[in-house]
Amino acid sequence: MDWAENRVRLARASRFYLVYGKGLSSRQIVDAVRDGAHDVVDLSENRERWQQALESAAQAQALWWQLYGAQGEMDERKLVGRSQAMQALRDSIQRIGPTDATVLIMGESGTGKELVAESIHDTSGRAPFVTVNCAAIPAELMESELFGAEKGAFTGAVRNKPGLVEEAAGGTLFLDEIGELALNLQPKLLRFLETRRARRVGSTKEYVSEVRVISATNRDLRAESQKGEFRLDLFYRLSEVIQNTAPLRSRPEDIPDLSRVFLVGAAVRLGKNFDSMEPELISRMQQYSWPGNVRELRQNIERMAIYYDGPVMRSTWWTPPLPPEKQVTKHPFVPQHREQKNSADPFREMSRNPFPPRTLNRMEKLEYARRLLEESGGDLTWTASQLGIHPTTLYRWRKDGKV
Ligand SMILES: Nc1ncnc2c1ncn2[C@@H]1O[C@H](COP(=O)(O)OP(=O)(O)OP(=O)(O)O)[C@@H](O)[C@H]1O
Repeated sequence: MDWAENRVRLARASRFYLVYGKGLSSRQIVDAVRDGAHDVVDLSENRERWQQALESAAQAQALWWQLYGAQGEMDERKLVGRSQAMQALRDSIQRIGPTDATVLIMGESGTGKELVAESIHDTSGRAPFVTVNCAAIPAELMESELFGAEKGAFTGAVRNKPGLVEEAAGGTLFLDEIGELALNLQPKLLRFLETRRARRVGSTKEYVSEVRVISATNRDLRAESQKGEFRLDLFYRLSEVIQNTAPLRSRPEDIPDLSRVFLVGAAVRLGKNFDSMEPELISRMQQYSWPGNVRELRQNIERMAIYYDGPVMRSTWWTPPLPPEKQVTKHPFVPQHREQKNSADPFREMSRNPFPPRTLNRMEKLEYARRLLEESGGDLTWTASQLGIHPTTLYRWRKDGKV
């Protein structure tokens, strides 16, 4: 392999290393950094380090190619999935991307709404892409964040501050969780959408900003608008095109591709050698309902990759959480889950015993603790008693993010 030629590709594939030497333009470096590379190695300075970086990047690339072919089509930040719903979604993105239509993306949490917004933007030829999370910005600051503020407009406005709609000029403004936008701000956003004009807080001068607006919600905004909980006229303005994202349970055929991408991503990030999953694991995952959708799938795979070692991800490492109605929240000394017979699931088997077998290694113990915590609705005392450890140990594990 000609390393010099493959440098940028390797760097991008690994997302870990940006390796550069002679012949790489600063533009390529900037692009690779933007794509996620976060270690810069200079060939001229340290040969050994350079070799190490190349080896890690090459391993990652080899793994990627082995699984997905040389095109590198599968990317954690691209929409993955071959179900009909995903194909229709991609087709729709290609159609609506290049138009100026406002798009409202509706779907359950974790179904990929933000990814869809980015894909629409990517096909639009616009720049930049500016995201505003309406749930994350306090209501009293939202107007100045969105539309800007003049110096002295309120305590704390110590200088003129452009609004996010100004920063997004020429590009796309993505309003995530739009259902959380305060009612008193809704007429202002509506006016902006109708005229593309706005005014900074504390200013009398209007400015114009040509932005394309995409928004997303996991609430039923149509129903809420009809009940007067969200302005109906704003709903119509935001939704020239409505794009729905399908829940994962309705497209289990996407699970193999999605899990492979997440597995490889996790392996590369953690520096582990995972390269496949037991077919039994995939088919069990396809039977689970995934209330947290693709995000939940990703988190489950990443968690297994953290706790266990490869190269094969095993079916026995994974137990779907019990549905909420079966979870025990109060004094769960005889929890329902112990009554269930499911011998395929070692953790459930174990949870019939008052204490887990001594043979559990540390990793398994942490996984077991996590599972018991889930099933008991977070009851630290009971879970600790099941594990035979002191509750403060469990509390510490939890604080350290181990369970
Ligand atoms: N089709 C997909 N292909 C690859 N990754 C996906 C896909 N759908 C979702 N994801 C991943 O799942 C996670 C959740 O996706 P995203 O944040 O876009 O969901 P969302 O619908 O916007 O969720 P929320 O409503 O909670 O904000 C992200 O890590 C995203 O990369």
